[in-house]
Amino acid sequence: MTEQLIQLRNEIDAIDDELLRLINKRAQLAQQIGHRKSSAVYRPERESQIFARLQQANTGPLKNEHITHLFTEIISLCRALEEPLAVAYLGPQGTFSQEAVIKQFGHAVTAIPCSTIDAIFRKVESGAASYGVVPVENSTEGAVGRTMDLLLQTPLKVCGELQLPIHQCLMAQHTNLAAIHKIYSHSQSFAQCQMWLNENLTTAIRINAASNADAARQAASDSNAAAIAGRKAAEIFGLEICATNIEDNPNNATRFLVVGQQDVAPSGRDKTSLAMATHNQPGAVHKLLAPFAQYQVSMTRLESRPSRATLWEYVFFTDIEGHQEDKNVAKALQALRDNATFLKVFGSYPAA
Ligand SMILES: C=C(O[C@@H]1C=C(C(=O)O)C=C[C@H]1O)C(=O)O
Repeated sequence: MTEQLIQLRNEIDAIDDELLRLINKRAQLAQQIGHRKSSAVYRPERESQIFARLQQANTGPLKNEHITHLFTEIISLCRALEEPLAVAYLGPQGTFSQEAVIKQFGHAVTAIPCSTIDAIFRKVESGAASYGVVPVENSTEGAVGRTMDLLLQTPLKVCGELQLPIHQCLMAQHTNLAAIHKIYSHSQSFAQCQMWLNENLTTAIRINAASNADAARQAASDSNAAAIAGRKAAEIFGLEICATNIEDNPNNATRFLVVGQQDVAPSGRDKTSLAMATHNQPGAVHKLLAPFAQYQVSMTRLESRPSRATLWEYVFFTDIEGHQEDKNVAKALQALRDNATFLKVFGSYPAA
């Protein structure tokens, strides 16, 4: 080794010692904060402010996404010292939902796989999990209806959101596509990869699975089968990757919501999710939405779903910019309450 290399490595060792001391000092402070908290340990608004501040201060060479990654794990470990969190998600292990849990909470949580979206809500409602992570919309396939219907019924609040890029892979015991006669996947993933499948695997039959991970599990025991799933599922089930990024839209992404028991305080960059309904009359929807224009509240999403109570009546699911404690949002919501036949605010949370 050259003298220079030794010198540089010595400098890195000294920095690591310093980082170690500082990370433990940070963990001690988080523990002290934990002892002084009377309610929820997880504070999404504070975490969001920390990320925003660090990204602002970051001078590189590490990119902002790397800094966020690194600090997600540091915060995850600090939080776990205050109190270990259990987070329910749509399992089994190896699904995109599990990736969503790790992206939002880091690795230092107990992730609880559930077999349905209903089961996730139940786990959190009963207190068996502190939070749930549920898919709410996909950029190619649109809304996840079951999540929206359950939001109408649940006493839980929306505490956060995150977006996950969804890159689908074809995986099998081997990479010989000619030997693949069956493909297992979740219906959403089949829908996202139609063009690729029509060009590359025309004759293989497509079999619906309960989840992508379940598809990978089935492909792992059948040498004539492949699965469409995320890279993580191939790792878990020991499969070879035959093709990557086979989704029709390279910007394919899924948005997830975090649901829990708590009202989240304003972070300064928030969103609010709600559902509303009105009479089925000419101009009624226009009138319903008017308060948003009047109080300068931006809508980022508007989606209608059948009300399930009356035929051809609809509930409008809306995401708006701002926190329900912000003055303009509070005024718009009050005006809405006066007009709507139904209004439910699911929660305010830091914008992803
Ligand atoms: C330390 C706290 O508790 C948790 C851990 C945080 C951290 O490690 O920075 C931030 C917010 C909370 O989710 C806090 O509330 O400040």
